[in-house]
Amino acid sequence: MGAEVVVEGLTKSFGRQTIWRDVTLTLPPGEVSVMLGPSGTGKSVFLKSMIGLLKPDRGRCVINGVDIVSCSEHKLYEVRKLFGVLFQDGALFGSMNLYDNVAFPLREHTKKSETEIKRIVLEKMEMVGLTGAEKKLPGEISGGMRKRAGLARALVLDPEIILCDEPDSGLDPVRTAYLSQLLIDLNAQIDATILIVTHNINLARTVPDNLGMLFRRELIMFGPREVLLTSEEPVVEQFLNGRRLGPIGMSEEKDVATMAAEQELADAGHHDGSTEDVRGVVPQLQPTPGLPERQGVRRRKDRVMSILHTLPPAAQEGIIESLTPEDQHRYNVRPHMFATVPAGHRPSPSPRDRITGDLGVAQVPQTQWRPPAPGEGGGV
Ligand SMILES: Nc1ncnc2c1ncn2[C@@H]1O[C@H](COP(=O)(O)OP(=O)(O)OP(=O)(O)O)[C@@H](O)[C@H]1O
Repeated sequence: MGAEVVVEGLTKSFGRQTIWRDVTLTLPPGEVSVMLGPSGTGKSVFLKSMIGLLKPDRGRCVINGVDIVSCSEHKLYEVRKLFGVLFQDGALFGSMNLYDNVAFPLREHTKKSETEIKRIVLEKMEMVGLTGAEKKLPGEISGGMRKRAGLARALVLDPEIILCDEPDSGLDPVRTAYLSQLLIDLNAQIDATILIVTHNINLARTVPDNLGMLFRRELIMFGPREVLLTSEEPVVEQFLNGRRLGPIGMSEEKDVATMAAEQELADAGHHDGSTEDVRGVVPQLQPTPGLPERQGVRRRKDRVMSILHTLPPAAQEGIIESLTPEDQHRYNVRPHMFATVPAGHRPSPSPRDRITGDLGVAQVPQTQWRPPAPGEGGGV
């Protein structure tokens, strides 16, 4: 099983420019998480901070009991071996063929024999669908193949945590769909904890178990996918639907006057540039038939059901509806069950839960939802 990553109060600045502050989240072991955010919000800086390539100013990032922010260089070196990283451009050596690129970490960090290295390299290349391309140079293959090669290289040291920096960048939608499937298939096969940073809406909707979003120097949400997919938070809705209308502007933030002017144009019938308006929880990608079941999904069910009562009503509904009838029976829940429970009898999270984020992995901002007023339906 992959390692858990616990991030607490992480803050990073470059000089006087704060990139993000007080980021707190947990990547549950063996689950797939996606971090969204407009360009320049510090998603790549976040990934680099997690492997100790950048040093945060404050906070903790704990992996297997080691805080990589404050640990010694030696410990950091050890912890880094748990990670496999897929960089944006694959970060392959242009002068080496794919075989040697994939073999590189094994030759560099282990004392394995060439026979053993060959076995591992061919196995990983097969996992990413690159069998037969061993002799190709990175310059001779497509962007999608380069990503796959980068992924194969990230896998050779059997990582417990895989970080993917915009795996879709430069890929067409079809290749992105294949890569999304590959990430889910890999997770099913090796049960690693995966964090993907991306702006790709389709990938964000269909791949992860957990979704988060960075905006305005903060982690505005992080939690089970159903929380963001059903969120009415304007910035989340705008991003997930690729709209111009909303708080995100050309240079990340918009002033009130610009927002009002755009709203006026939209009200007058001017199209705002979005081609889709998808709401709610779309089905999650499943491993290709024949591959093992994802262990992370099984564990997540128990985890999410244990924090269900702390989540916003629409997310609860989405989670319950995505369960099989057997699971609904097992957890003693059914769709729309809370709408019929009298308000006074519904368990509700304490205010402390919402303020301090004691929500397991969910970091739902205080403004995101409120306990329903007496007589109001739909809440817990
Ligand atoms: N080493 C560095 N020194 C100074 N500033 C940096 C450094 N690395 C990143 N930054 C700044 O941090 C900010 C966030 O950059 P980052 O690349 O993490 O954004 P991002 O969300 O990944 O963007 P994109 O989606 O466009 O890749 C940017 O303003 C960038 O200029």
